[in-house]
Amino acid sequence: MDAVRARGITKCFGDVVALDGVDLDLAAGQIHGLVGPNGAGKTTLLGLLLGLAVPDEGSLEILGAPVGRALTAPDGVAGFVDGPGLYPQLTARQNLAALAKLRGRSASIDDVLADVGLSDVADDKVRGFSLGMRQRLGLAAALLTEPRLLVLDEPSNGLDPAGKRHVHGVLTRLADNGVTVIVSSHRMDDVEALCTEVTILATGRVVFTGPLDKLSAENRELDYRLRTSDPLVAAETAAETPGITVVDSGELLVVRAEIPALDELVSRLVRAGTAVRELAPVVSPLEAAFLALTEEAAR
Ligand SMILES: Nc1ncnc2c1ncn2[C@@H]1O[C@H](COP(=O)(O)OP(=O)(O)OP(=O)(O)O)[C@@H](O)[C@H]1O
Repeated sequence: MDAVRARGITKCFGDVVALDGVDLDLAAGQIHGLVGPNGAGKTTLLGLLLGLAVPDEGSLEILGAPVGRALTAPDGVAGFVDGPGLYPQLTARQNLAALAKLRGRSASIDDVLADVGLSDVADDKVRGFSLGMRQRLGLAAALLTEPRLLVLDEPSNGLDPAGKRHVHGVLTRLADNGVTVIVSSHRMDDVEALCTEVTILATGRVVFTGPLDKLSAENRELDYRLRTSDPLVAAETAAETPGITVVDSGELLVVRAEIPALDELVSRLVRAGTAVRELAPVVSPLEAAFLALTEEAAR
């Protein structure tokens, strides 16, 4: 059973079409990234999954149950959009205790605080928490209900690199135990590190949905940065290699190519006795695909 099955979802706010015929399938135990430019409809879509709003058109099934017209959180779903809702005057532990009382069913408060790395500040008031600590507490609040679908709007916001790694570890463990996770993010490197599948939204429409490696395969020509022992020879060799376009021939050579042409260029450089000291995509495959697809949609 899919955790989410959405077909033809449309949601308008007055004249603004926030979602326009969106289809989405989330398999159980998957960590799915939701990306798109500002205003693409990510928060609106996540809000529908959390039961904060209902679609104007289309059908939505969550954890096997059709979503009706009532504004209620579907059973088994937890998370947040636009930052977690917390009581600043209460401590982290008191916030979670208040939520547990409201919701009835609950995991251990100490366990979820430990999961997100907040045990040491459990009895501190949330008023004094940094953005990253609030995000972690928001995740703890979601974990309290032991959800089968976790919906998180930019959960890495404000997290330092260690915090991000910690949260990624928590989400990966949940997914390994069959929990489905959907996260929105503006950070392509986070999505690449965490997710196996991604949906790209642009102006309310899905412009790509599927595995990350399929996305890279569909957008094969990328810009690569090449640092060598001899920039002049490198630029000349690149210009002579079939399938290579020289984008910039300064100290650092930038070429546009698919992988086979790039391999040929590296072999030719080695044969010419030129050492390759650095070779890397200028932007990641996901970021390149994101830019290409969203620019196309905007046009
Ligand atoms: N409550 C609302 N009232 C009116 N318009 C809204 C409302 N919520 C969203 N919109 C509009 O719907 C569109 C999609 O907004 P949404 O917040 O879902 O985008 P987003 O992809 O999450 O953007 P961001 O990356 O900036 O957070 C935007 O044009 C936004 O202005």
